[in-house]
Amino acid sequence: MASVVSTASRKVFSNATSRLSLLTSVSSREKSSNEGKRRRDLINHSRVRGIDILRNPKLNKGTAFTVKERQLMGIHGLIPPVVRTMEEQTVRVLTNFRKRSSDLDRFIYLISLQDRNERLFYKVLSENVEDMMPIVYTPTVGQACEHYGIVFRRPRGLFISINDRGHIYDILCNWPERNVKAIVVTDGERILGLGDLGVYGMGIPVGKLSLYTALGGIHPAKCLPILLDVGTNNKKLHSDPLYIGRQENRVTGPEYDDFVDEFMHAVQRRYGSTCLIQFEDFGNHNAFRFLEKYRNKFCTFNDDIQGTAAVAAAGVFASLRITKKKLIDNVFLFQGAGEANIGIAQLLSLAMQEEGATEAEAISKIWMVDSRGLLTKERPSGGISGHKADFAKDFKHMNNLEEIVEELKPSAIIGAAAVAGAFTEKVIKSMGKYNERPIIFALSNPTSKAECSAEDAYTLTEGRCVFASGSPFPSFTINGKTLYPGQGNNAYIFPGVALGVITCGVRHVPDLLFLRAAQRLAELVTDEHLAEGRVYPPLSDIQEVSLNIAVDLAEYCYTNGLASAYPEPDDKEEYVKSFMYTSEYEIFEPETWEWPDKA
Ligand SMILES: O=C([O-])CC(=O)C(=O)O
Ligand SMILES: [Mg+2]
Repeated sequence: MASVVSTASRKVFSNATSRLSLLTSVSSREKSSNEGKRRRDLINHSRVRGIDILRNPKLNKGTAFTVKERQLMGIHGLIPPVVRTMEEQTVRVLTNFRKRSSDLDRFIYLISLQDRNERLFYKVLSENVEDMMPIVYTPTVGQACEHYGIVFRRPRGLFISINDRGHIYDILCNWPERNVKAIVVTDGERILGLGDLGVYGMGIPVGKLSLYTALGGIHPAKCLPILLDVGTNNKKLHSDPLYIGRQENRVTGPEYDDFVDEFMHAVQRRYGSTCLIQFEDFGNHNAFRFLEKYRNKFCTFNDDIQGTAAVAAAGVFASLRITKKKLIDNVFLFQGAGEANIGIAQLLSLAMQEEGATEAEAISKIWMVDSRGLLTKERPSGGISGHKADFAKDFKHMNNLEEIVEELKPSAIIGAAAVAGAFTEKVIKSMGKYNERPIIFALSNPTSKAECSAEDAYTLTEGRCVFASGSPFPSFTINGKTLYPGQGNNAYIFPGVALGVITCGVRHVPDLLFLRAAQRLAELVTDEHLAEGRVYPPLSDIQEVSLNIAVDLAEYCYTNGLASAYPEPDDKEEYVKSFMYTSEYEIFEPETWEWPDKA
């Protein structure tokens, strides 16, 4: 009996499918509507049947398949008889999530869910950002990368090795999705503040793109994580039996550059000139070089330089409403002169110039310290080249951060060099001594690399400092007042910027877009947030923040000739929203379908 039903239903389903295939020429208005998308999905998916549906995370709904769907798709009996709602499934997921004994286990559980049932994964992630972002993203993703050999279960994204030179385009063609709009790529050389993790760094592009979808509403099928394997200089990985990449030193020089160049052109050939390529966690030197080399030729940005810059600048802009100072009236001291801090310094300088300062005036307010001490013009220890040189001062050489703070009396100190504990008790106390409301940003990731904890910053300044960190810290109560440290993480910026850039068909991403995003983010911080010590909106609002940034950038891009998607939409918000992914399940019940016994 059962087999008769399933044969009959298969026949009905294939009839329904051929009728549905007539719908392929949907009108362009319909194309942008959700209904149009749903129909196209149905048409694409209808070729997959039976057990393959359950094995396909994009189609699988588990126990949420209705009885009709189960019969129609040939999966009746392959799942338990009960039919659950997505909300009921969510409760089960949350119970399982909370029951795990460690964050790494929670990471593995969530990734397995993503591998099984993509929509359910995005639903729980987007509804539980505060609990789950620290798991799929910093800090736990850092731990997952360190142990990726064990964590690794199923591949996700593309792995392109230096041995694949000459064939990168072919490898891109192996990726099953044709309409990729966003790539996050790393070569694993500087994963968070953890150093060279080689292929184990793949956790980062995967995690960042999960946030593209959960926070920016970009469809997962449009997102592609890529790892470029050129080897690793991490000797431990050379002898790690679980390592999943080339166990040789990194290829460098022209060979490496040609490889990255081939990759960029292959992406452009395969996915067009408006496919966004986000560079993530490259080594310092390469990050700046590639940004300069590609920023005007491709649709690309470097998140560690530009994304971090925007989020930190937003935190500074919001802080000024607490300190009641103008931007130009501050003295900024940067601990570290790598991707993040140079990016922040450049963006703050741009912001000061936008407010009327000359470049020289702006730069005179920005001091930097690297591993060899204060950046000064005649520094005996040398090592000042590239962008660092722009910030070097005519000043005596100093190399002790505590003494430098005493000497310069900065109003803001920003750390992003992964030197854990760099903001010592003395540093923090000096900041409190010279400022009524000192700004202290400990931005290094993950938490284990933070320059100081929120608790140290608050207690050592009697609760007066304005504090933000890159990875999350819990709230802290001092003098009867609960303060909420801001998480100055680029997750406030990159999903919204990407959504704006993709929907408008931007071809190049200028720094002014990041400045604009930073200003918008700062505007979204309310006086109530500031009163609680927050210089960013709460994480639970981050999807709203991303949409706001995207809509604002859409206005900016159309006004300033950066958009290529025409005609220009009148209502930018509606337009951006029409692209956004919804994690609600698709309904695989064509309207024409009837019960087999009635057919
Ligand atoms: O991933 C993060 O949390 C921020 C980031 O880009 C980094 O630290 O490299
Ligand atoms: Mg990064």
